Amino acid sequence: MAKIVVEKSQPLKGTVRVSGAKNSVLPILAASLLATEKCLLEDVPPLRDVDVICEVLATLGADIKRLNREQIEIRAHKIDDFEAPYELIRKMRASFLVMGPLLARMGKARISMPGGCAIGTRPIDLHLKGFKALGATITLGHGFVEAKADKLIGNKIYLDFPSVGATENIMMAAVLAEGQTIIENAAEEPEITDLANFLNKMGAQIKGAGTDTIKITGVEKLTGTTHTVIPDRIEAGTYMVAAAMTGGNVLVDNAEADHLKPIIAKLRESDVEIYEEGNGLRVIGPKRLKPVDIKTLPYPGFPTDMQAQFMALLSVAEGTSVIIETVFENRFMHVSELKRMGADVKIEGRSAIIEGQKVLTGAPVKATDLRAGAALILAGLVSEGRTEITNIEHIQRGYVDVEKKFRGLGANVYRVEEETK
Ligand SMILES: CC(=O)N[C@H]1[C@@H](OP(=O)(O)OP(=O)(O)OC[C@H]2O[C@@H](n3ccc(=O)[nH]c3=O)[C@H](O)[C@@H]2O)O[C@H](CO)[C@@H](O)[C@@H]1O
Ligand SMILES: C=C(OP(=O)(O)O)C(=O)O
Repeated sequence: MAKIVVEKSQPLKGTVRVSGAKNSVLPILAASLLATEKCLLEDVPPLRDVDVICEVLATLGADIKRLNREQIEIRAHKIDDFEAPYELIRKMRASFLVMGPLLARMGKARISMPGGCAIGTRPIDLHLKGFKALGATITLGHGFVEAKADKLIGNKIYLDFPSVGATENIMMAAVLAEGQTIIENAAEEPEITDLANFLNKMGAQIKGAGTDTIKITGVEKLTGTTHTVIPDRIEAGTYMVAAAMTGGNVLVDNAEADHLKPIIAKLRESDVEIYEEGNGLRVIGPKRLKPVDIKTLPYPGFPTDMQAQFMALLSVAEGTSVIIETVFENRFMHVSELKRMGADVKIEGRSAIIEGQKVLTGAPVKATDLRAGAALILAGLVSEGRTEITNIEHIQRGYVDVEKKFRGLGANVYRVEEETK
């Protein structure tokens, strides 16, 4: 089992290039099932999650060709299956996003129910509510969700919560439905806009993506296209926090300032200097960070996917900060690991109270989920001694070449294979 070892690092310096967004490419790959012609995707992050969704597409009959490390060609002319098994869904929840496209293209889909995970139960009721509103019959049983519809018909769908996955899944089902679908209280994340842009290039008629009301006029069929995935705002945010925590001076290249507004605002409040430079952001950390209060919210609010990384940062700020997590009910798994490194964090319900420390100390710790793992690397950069992180498969789900990118900035971050006893 591999580990990531982090040693106290000098202030980070240099340039790091942000890869394509994991949370964009996954729905976009699912959407390529709707195309009757070849799709070419560029700036695809070479991540484990991408491999998993490609495996799902291949199981369904799509032909996947990797042209190089960051380009994938998908041919979904002939889809001959409509079932995604548990073995694949359990590897990655986002595989459930093939349900909308399958329902639209095949009139049926049978997908294993995604289970809960470390950050929460993560139900799929809003996805199913949307499919039902479009005329699908839903049956649950034996751990599977089955959806069937002779014909999908556009409808008005109000989401009780602006769920990212539900907005994407419903949008993908509605593009081939008869008539107009309106999604109200839709998620507004940049990844929704990226998916809508991809679908529109294929011939879909989607308006309003990026706002809380999305209007989709169904079309007969979608063709192929070429699309470049947007930069990963969470990967960008993670390196920005690393620069800030180490008092560094880093150019985070291929970062979209517009997508990073809440992160930029909170870093500036914490005394970090940030300037737009070329296609990226220059981040200059202060001698000591100021404490800030954070509440996670759907976009354009502060992203829950940056909560753990900011907790690492606030653990070394000068004073007391409060983080309120409103999106997931159980996303504080990193707290006990950060405490092992000397952080002072108290949890009260959905709030975490963080007393910033002058020094953290390296320790053996475990990545409980993707962003928790990133937070431990960040804490390790400013901790005395050595931090050894296990369960790094979580980190590899979402960060391309993480050790190499950190080392490129002068950080002491290594991947080591654990000796077998
Ligand atoms: C692959 C991907 O893009 N993952 C992102 C996506 O996950 P995902 O799409 O799963 O997140 P959602 O926006 O759907 O979930 C947000 C909240 O809504 C709840 N909910 C969701 C669906 C549903 O049918 N019923 C329901 O109650 C969830 O349990 C959660 O509490 O958005 C999250 C919120 O920004 C991010 O943390 C994830 O990184
Ligand atoms: C929670 C995340 O991803 P997923 O929805 O794929 O679990 C994440 O990217 O932080």
